[in-house]
Amino acid sequence: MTQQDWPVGYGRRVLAEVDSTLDEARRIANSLAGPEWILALHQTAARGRRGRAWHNPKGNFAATLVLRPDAPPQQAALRSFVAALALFDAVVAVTGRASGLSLKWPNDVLLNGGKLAGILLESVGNGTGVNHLSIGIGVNLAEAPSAAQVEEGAVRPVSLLSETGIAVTPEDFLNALAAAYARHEHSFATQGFAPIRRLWLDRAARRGEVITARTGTSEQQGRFVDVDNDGQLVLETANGRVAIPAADIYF
Ligand SMILES: O=C(O)CCCC[C@@H]1SC[C@@H]2NC(=O)N[C@@H]21
Repeated sequence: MTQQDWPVGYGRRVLAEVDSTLDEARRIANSLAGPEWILALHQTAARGRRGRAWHNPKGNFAATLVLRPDAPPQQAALRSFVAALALFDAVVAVTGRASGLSLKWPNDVLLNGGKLAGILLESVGNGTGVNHLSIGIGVNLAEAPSAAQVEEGAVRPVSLLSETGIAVTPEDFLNALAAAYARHEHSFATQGFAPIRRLWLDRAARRGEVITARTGTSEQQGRFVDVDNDGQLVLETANGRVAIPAADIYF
């Protein structure tokens, strides 16, 4: 395993237990002088995307990065791609291999086709801007939920330990992730979304294949051809190209 230096300018706090690191982020955001990682060894009320519960057994990684981006909400939200790339690199750093890893739009990390990690972005606004942005990240380092604990049709959950035999502590994973995040954040801040988008697309799962995008009310099927400059999923459908801002993807 590579030893990573903690990135300059980023704070860190480690909590033995909390309701959710996203809730803790909301509580402390206004008191922070700079970006801060909050790592919890146990969460009692972890949440996932679309209001789902997030399975969070001991030994898995659960953290939130709190930022104060000086940007409109749409621009700030592109950091979900920054975080997904950082997660990808952190897994490579702790395992020494990239084989079997891919990214699923909008921001899941897959290992051998199963869901290894998820990201949930929450922001608190101040009119037209973002007061703070919280990037909540969960990684099944030690244990994946059973198929019965996730919704029907969802990608099967996997853990790093079960897929690779490699045991990584949440603290070691945070070191790798924080270093990787800082690198990609620097690129995003200085060069914008274009390089992030290119790297993300190079790692995308099922590009060129027909996939299904479901929102609460509708479903679209089409060939996954691109992610556009706003981070939207672009599908080639029977009715032409459509750009989808938010959905759940089914393979
Ligand atoms: O549904 C998903 O894929 C996103 C899961 C995000 C889980 C993480 S764990 C740390 C942070 N705290 C939470 O309550 N949720 C996120």
